[in-house]
Amino acid sequence: MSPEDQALARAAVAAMRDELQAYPKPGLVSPIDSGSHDDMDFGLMCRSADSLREPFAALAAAGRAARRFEDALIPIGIEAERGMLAVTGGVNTHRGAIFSVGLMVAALARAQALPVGLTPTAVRDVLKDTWGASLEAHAARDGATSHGAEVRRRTGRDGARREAALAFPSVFETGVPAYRAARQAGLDDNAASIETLFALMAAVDDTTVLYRGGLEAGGFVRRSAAGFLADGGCRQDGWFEKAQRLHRAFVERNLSAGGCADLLACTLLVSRCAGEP
Ligand SMILES: CC(C)(COP(=O)(O)OP(=O)(O)OC[C@H]1O[C@@H](n2cnc3c(N)ncnc32)[C@H](O[C@H]2O[C@H](COP(=O)(O)OP(=O)(O)OP(=O)(O)O)[C@@H](O)[C@H]2O)[C@@H]1O)[C@@H](O)C(=O)NCCC(=O)NCCS
Ligand SMILES: Nc1ncnc2[nH]cnc12
Repeated sequence: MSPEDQALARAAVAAMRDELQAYPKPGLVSPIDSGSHDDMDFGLMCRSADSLREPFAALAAAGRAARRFEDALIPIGIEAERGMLAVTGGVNTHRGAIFSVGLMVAALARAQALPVGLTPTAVRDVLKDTWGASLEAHAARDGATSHGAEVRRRTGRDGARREAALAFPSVFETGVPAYRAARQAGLDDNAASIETLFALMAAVDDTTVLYRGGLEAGGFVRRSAAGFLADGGCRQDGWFEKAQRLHRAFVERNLSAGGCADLLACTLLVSRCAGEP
């Protein structure tokens, strides 16, 4: 694995750690508390993120060489899941992130290897051109026993696999523009990350929410996030206390948008490694 692969892996873990550090995130784990999660805390999630450095470097190397999703990327992802579960004692801290952030690392590496400027659009084009057909087949595959597959059967809503097959509209059409606008408006990194998380929560069908609370919970999450943004997001007076109140409301309902947290990490990674001037 090249120094460039190692650097991308470090950037990916740093983005995941920055997502973890951000506060207040409704229902999610942070250094302050474990939100709606009684089986994980901040320390466990940091160890889980750190365990992904090697697999992410391997995904960068495979991506740089445009290796196939089925033969190369999936086996590295499955091995990464195994490593994560060993570190967490069987708790699913980052299954979604291994998939979403992992694909983003592979695409960033491939884009670095091409004679095009490294922009979010170039990274998205790599996802479509190099692995689009395989990701579509992965999304269409039935019979999985995952929570996401069960949500799809129960509600008809798609999750991580469809998001990837569409080359991550949430990251490229919602997250990256929201983060850029928040930074340009002068928000610091924490506030910009929280505002971006709310933008993702307002836009995404998160199967972790739908699994725990069904469509009613999904509607609650999207409405809460859209309302926060309509009131001015993290640019309104008292935004921090307002976000803390939402955090408590999510904990009361045992809700947490883990998929959106992963997509925030993807957004931070792409914005930092392929940010447009
Ligand atoms: C493609 C796979 C990720 C499988 O996907 P599928 O949807 O079939 O399976 P799930 O096991 O349900 O995992 C999906 C995880 O993706 C995150 N997510 C949810 N919605 C979306 C969305 N709309 N877009 C993107 N990502 C989304 C989410 O992950 C996060 O939440 C998890 C923690 O939630 P929590 O509620 O605590 O935990 P649970 O255990 O689910 O339930 P409880 O019992 O506690 O209530 C955590 O994983 C976060 O990261 C979903 O969980 C994939 O596994 C796959 O194909 N893998 C192959 C290997 C691989 O990765 N290959 C490619 C390498 S590039
Ligand atoms: N901060 C967080 N809390 C809970 N689940 C997550 N999955 C990814 N990041 C998370």
